[in-house]
Amino acid sequence: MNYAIYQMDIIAGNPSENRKKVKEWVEKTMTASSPDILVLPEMWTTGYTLSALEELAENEGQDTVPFLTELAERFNVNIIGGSVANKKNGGIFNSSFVVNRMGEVIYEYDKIHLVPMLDEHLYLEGGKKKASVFELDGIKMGLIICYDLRFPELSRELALKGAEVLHVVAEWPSARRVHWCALQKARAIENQMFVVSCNRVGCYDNVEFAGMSMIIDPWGNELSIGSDQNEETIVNNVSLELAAKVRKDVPVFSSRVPELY
Ligand SMILES: NC(=O)CCC(=O)C(=O)O
Repeated sequence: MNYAIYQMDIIAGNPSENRKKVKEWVEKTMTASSPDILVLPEMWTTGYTLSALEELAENEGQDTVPFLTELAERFNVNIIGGSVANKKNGGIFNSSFVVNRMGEVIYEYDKIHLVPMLDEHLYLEGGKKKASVFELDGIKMGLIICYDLRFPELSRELALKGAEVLHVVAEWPSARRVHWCALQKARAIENQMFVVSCNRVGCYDNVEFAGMSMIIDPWGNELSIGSDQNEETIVNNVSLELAAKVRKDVPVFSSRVPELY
């Protein structure tokens, strides 16, 4: 399973320019190589322009869904569509869409844990739906959004539901870079699954973002890591047999005693 991750610098408050950037990146990436899955960052259409989201957020994915499904079908590629500000049910949600090679939306997720350090809870609604796993090319996977990474129960639940790859789409600030790196590695090791993350770079409103998008294997090795500053594409192959081998060698899941904790 070949990945290409877009560690993107987002243009604040400008969905059409960001869509143009993503379209050009997909066209370039799919011409240069043939990845199976593309990954975008959190809130990639607007950035964290929270006070402008009443105006900038889209309605029920009406801009992002046709945009992503057209690209997925045209290039026969799966897309983990980062997340976007999305109006529905009378609120604004931080929503992610996953699209398969046929151009079908196969999973939607609304970020459950809103990040107080960026005031997200003052402007957005937290997701109310239970997170679940989805399948791309026959592989079970999960998806969380940025601050969700701090809640190990969520990733564990996805692992228990069969996920072998966990995607983390993010706008994680440089100020907490140490946590970004350590928590991803912890989630990979404790759940014995691949962690594939896409974080943005650049600055908005005096916040600098950490980049360092990663692919970590179920043993905790970093297979690829982006720089902490530059817009770039991170690529690597994820070979799923390793998750099964690590789960056999260190049988954490069969050693659990959940009734005692
Ligand atoms: N966009 C986010 O959720 C940022 C999370 C963060 O800054 C942190 O957990 O620290």
